[in-house]
Amino acid sequence: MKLPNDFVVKMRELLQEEAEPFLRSYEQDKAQGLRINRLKLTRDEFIQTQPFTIHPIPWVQDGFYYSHEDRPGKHPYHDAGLYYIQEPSAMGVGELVDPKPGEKVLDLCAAPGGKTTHLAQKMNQAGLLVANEIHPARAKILSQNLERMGVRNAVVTNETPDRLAKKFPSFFDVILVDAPCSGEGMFRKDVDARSEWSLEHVAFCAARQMDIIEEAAKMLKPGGRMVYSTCTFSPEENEGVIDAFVKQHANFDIEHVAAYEGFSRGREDWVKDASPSIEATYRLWPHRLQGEGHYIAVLRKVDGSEQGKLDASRDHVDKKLLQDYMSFAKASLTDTPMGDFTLFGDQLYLLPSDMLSLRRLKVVRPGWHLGTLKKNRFEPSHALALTLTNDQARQQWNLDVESPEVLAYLKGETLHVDGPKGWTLVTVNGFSLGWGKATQNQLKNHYPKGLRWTGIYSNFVQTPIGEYKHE
Ligand SMILES: C[S@@+](CC[C@H](N)C(=O)[O-])C[C@H]1O[C@@H](n2cnc3c(N)ncnc32)[C@H](O)[C@@H]1O
Repeated sequence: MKLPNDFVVKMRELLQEEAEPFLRSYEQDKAQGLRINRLKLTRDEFIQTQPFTIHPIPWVQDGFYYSHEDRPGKHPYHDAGLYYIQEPSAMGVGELVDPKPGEKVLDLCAAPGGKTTHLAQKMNQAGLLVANEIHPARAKILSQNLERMGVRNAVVTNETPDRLAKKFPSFFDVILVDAPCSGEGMFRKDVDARSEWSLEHVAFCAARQMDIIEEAAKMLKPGGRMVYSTCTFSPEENEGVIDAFVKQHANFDIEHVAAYEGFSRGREDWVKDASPSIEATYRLWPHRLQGEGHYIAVLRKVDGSEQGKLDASRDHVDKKLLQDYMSFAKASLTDTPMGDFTLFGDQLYLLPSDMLSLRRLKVVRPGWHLGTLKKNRFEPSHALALTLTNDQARQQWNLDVESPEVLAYLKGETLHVDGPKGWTLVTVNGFSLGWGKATQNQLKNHYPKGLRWTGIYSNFVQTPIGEYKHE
């Protein structure tokens, strides 16, 4: 692999005799990982259900490597949100953030959502998860990924860190800053990261990271925890940022947290006059473990001002408007999701607990999307389907993962059914995939158009282990 020359020179200088094994790692295949979605199934259930060749990632309880022959992204269980495909080292971040159910959590640079979905499953639908992404198109993908994973308690915003900071002063218990970086740790995966790299770009990234972490800090409660991570090796973007930040903020400490023994320590000697506690941060090296490069620092705000007055006002949704939703829920669900409703146009959502007013924020998803209020009827959303277990829908149509009907459903085709009329949760081996609406032996397909499997998948056949392969 052709690496930028200045990068090689710099890494040789930093790593000295370790530079050769480090640089050789770029010639090896990248490790590929997936993380089980505990919101949908247990680890044991996953191991029994899944068709891939997997083995555990040592630093993540729910993480597995999969083989290069496997295509877990092109399997119906992926569409059912049973797992998230995520780079193995990146999973180390969620493990150290480790939010608890009930906490108020912010993921400030969140798209496409690898870490957000990891945090969500640790929170187990309880508490508030705000996932923010500055780029609109990426924020949409983040929202889709949260929906696929069946997350109910997340709000997705599309804001700059400084605008968010004005809205949420000293508000969050936990904040993740997975900062945009020069991506040196992703050179094996990402050709763009290699072509965009330069020493100037590293300096630009470091300055932007300082700005972002500065705004993030304003949103953390006294006593709260902030995790800073990158997927790059440059000391300027890692130890350099953290050292400068704690020197400027006496009310922040670097936390000593336990981690997997294969994680390496932050390098105090790579930053001029660095605080010795920099050694409590972590580096993940591709030549020392099976994963890409990462840096992770855990900080604690030991002191600071309590939050001022926050705007927690809610828009009231007229009960009359909810009638069609209530009728739908009574007819089609075993329990009616209730709570703080909010309407965005004709889209009905349930707000997570503790959420502040969303006024003047760019919001992609204000909470759990229930569906659309149409004229005299309610149409349930795909997001609702993916949060349901099969016993939460009154009517289900289960498809065997090895049956041709699964592919037909994912391609948007009408299915033949012999159940009663009405909204029907389509499941694959018991896991929800989406909605269909049954009328006279036909199930009208409500799998979202933008997610449908197209063209090339018609050439895919299933192997005996249930994986889809090209013919
Ligand atoms: C490393 S990626 C996040 C990856 C994500 N956390 C995950 O695990 O899937 C960094 C993100 O920061 C966003 N970003 C870029 N510039 C930003 C800025 N000035 N402030 C906040 N976020 C920014 C990028 O669009 C990108 O999505």
